[in-house]
Amino acid sequence: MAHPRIGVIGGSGVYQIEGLADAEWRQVETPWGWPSDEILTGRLDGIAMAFLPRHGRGHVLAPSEVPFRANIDALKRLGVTDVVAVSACGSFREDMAPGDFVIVDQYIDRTFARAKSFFGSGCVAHVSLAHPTCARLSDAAVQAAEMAGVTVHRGGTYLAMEGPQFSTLAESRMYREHWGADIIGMTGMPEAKLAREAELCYASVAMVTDYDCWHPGHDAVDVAAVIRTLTLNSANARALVARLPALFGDRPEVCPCGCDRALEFALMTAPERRDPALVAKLDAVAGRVLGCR
Ligand SMILES: CSC[C@H]1O[C@H](OP(=O)(O)O)[C@H](O)[C@@H]1O
Ligand SMILES: Nc1ncnc2[nH]cnc12
Repeated sequence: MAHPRIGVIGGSGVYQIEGLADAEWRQVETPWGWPSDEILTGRLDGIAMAFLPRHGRGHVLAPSEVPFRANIDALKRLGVTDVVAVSACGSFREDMAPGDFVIVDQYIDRTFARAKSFFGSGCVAHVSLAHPTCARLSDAAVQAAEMAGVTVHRGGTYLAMEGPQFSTLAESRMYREHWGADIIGMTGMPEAKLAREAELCYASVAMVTDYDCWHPGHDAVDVAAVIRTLTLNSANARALVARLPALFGDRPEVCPCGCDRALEFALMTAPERRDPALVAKLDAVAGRVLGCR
């Protein structure tokens, strides 16, 4: 089968995609361990795609347990260049209502118990995260959402919290009133950071399920409320994904945003001081600049 170019990461409520021709669940081992689950590959409208459920089928992994590095490495290893990540989220804005989709363009990272980089001792690198998502891919996601008949907001700041508990009222108010966050979830980081390090184009489709706990007219979020909205949202998410292949027919050779060259000037460690073991682990993620592929 052709290498899948489009990779979809499914979040809460999105554990598979439908209508794939030649669908096959494949085990992909990586130097960073196993991904969250097997990866579903197949063709949608003739375009090769890969799908990975972030929490595993049946939602077995908590946000802090998601093997983010293995997930990104595995998608890259399969040949994916464009990652569309789907997530449930709470909203800090009246006008970003449950059922709406937000195409994220900024993050505030409050996570603290996760591996956040492929690089480190023996191979240090610093990529830019000024614009953490791919504008080209995000435009396509907006278009796909509009075609699917979903109310979609282009741009939004996603606060990534560690979880698994939801926020306190004081936190929710602080994020909303003082930090300028628009939405909140538990998985957007370090996923977006790692996609950038792996030179993947990354777009985040956040599906609003609740108003967290700040809204005087709504009950504080609980899983029952999230699931109620997700039941509707996940059908919309699948409708959005179904539109992606048609929009991706003509991916330019080079990403105009530069996502596919993020490591060009990022490596700091002198070639003779690099740790061969780490360099070997980076074969899929950074082989282009490390000369191991
Ligand atoms: C089920 S509510 C909390 C849970 O849902 C979101 O998951 P994902 O981002 O993978 O869709 C949120 O981040 C939490 O992990
Ligand atoms: N309010 C919320 N906080 C964190 N993660 C969420 N996922 C869905 N709703 C959420």
